[in-house]
Amino acid sequence: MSLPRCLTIAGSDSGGGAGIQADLKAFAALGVYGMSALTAVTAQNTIGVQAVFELPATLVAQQIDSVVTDIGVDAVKTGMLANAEIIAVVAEKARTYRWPYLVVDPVMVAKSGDPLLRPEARTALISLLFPLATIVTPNLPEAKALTGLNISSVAEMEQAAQQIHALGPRWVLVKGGHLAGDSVDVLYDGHEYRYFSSSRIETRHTHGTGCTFASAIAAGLAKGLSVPEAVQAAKDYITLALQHAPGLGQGHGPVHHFAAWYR
Ligand SMILES: Nc1ncnc2c1ncn2[C@@H]1O[C@H](COP(=O)(O)OP(=O)(O)O)[C@@H](O)[C@H]1O
Ligand SMILES: Cc1ncc(COP(=O)(O)O)c(N)n1
Repeated sequence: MSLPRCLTIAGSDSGGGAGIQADLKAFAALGVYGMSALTAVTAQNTIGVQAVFELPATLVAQQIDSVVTDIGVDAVKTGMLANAEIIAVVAEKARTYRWPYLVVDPVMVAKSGDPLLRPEARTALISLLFPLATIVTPNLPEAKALTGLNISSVAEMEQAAQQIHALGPRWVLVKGGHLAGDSVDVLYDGHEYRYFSSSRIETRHTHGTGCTFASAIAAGLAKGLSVPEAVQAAKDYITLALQHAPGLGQGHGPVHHFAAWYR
């Protein structure tokens, strides 16, 4: 059997819990071959982001070309894209190469509150990348930024999912990690809502949950799962990873990407 291939286009987190590092760990844990195109280097830990250096958009394009033309990809996941120029490059490559699956995690602000996308780049994300996406995975603050809605209930998550779906992606998953009570994620395809629920895990170690979750969805799609099946498999994976968070660092620590093996 050939090994499914996944590419992440995202920023580096020196702390190893989010960004490219989380994505590659999730890919490895879920049995797919991981590749990366870096958009930015952050000096970051569990407390916050101390520095950001954005890479030239031409270098992002070259990294994508290098891996796609040689190794090939079955699914692509995007995370921190930093600015509008990089978003334009990623959209152009998505159109050129016609990837089977494109998972867009619309990363805007880190858990620590530090910005990861220039505010003026939001319109580029929506207009250039959303229409090409298989699935877009906003958390509640991102869903609020995209729709202007205040979201604190599942009914409001449904409303946000509908509005974001109208921006062009085939599927929308509004994530409920920031909800009070159970952690419910709402998936919408323009016709039907599906719900993915888990009990809330009482932990402050949630650094990189969104990156890890979106990468797990891409891994499932690369393996041939349907979108709802890939979301359920990713939900099971992130729940176990959160339950076994190693408690590293003084702030929001990482999850345990390999909890199924070592805990
Ligand atoms: N404390 C928690 N308990 C259970 N599940 C959680 C918790 N925090 C996040 N999740 C789950 O982790 C995934 C990522 O969600 P979220 O934390 O909202 O993303 P982000 O990292 O982008 O803010 C979702 O499936 C969400 O439901
Ligand atoms: C390079 C990079 N990419 C993404 C995130 C978002 O992760 P989180 O929302 O858990 O801070 C991050 N902190 N750093």
